[in-house]
Amino acid sequence: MSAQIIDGNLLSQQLRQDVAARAAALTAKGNQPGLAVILVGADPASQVYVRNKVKACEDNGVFSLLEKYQADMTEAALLARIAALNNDPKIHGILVQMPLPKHIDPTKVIEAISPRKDVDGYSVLSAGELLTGLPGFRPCTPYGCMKLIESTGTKIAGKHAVVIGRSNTVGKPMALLLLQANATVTICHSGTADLGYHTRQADIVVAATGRRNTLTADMIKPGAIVIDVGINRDDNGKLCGDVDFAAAKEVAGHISPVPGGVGPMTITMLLVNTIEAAERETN
Ligand SMILES: Nc1nc(=O)c2c([nH]1)NC[C@@H]1CN(c3ccc(C(=O)N[C@@H](CCC(=O)O)C(=O)O)cc3)C=[N+]21
Repeated sequence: MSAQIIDGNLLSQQLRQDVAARAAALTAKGNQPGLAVILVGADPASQVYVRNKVKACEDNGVFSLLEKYQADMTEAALLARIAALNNDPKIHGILVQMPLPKHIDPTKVIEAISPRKDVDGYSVLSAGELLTGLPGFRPCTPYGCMKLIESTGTKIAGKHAVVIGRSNTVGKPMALLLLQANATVTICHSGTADLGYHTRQADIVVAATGRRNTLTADMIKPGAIVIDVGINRDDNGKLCGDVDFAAAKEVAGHISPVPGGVGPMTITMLLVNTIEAAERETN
């Protein structure tokens, strides 16, 4: 038996059609949605990601403003740019690419972004809205993972979901979204005594550790849904996730690949959040 591959590129393509239609409707009302993307420094991976984000905007009728700064940009200068973008009516979403250089405090930067423009969903307010079930921006990666899980047609309510990883950007919000969908949720992490014990009971596993081969075939319940958030390199320098994909796909029921799974969905949900931000500001 071989798992069904959850195609994040295909699902993205479908969801982006709706994004493009909503962007066109907003533009017709004189309020084209706009996203500002700020990159500080020249990390090669970050350069690829921001380019993909800007391209996705262009392809779907969303205005984008890419601002690149030298790694030695001061924190004060970055905060001043954010303040200006907060007051720019053409900009509905502001994304500051992480990680930032060490001399800049990411919390200060995130909290400087207007909550109405926090399309990454990284702010304390957005986190609180998710925790309490209030409407607000959901962090793009876990939001995209939910869409991938839903696309399998499997009912989430009552299922046992295991999230591996507890970061503020993926693991914790992922667990909250699954909980909101009425899954029974277990959060595993680097301090978990026996990871396989937990994952073998999971109907849904989301792997978000940033370590390749975190989840191997023997740790997966036959037929389970496996979502791979990892972005790693194998010994040949090839992009790979946290899951031993080749073996896991023989056990899982549905599995998302890397690349072509969560990555494109992260960008798609960024577009969705930007559209929502613009719709809120449109009469
Ligand atoms: N403020 C902020 N917001 C983010 O959303 C954010 C961030 N900082 N910092 C870094 C992570 C990472 N991230 C990715 C987005 C798309 C792909 C993506 O499109 N991946 C392609 C492959 C791209 C390639 O070839 O390298 C895929 O998986 O198919 C990957 C990673 C967003 N992040």
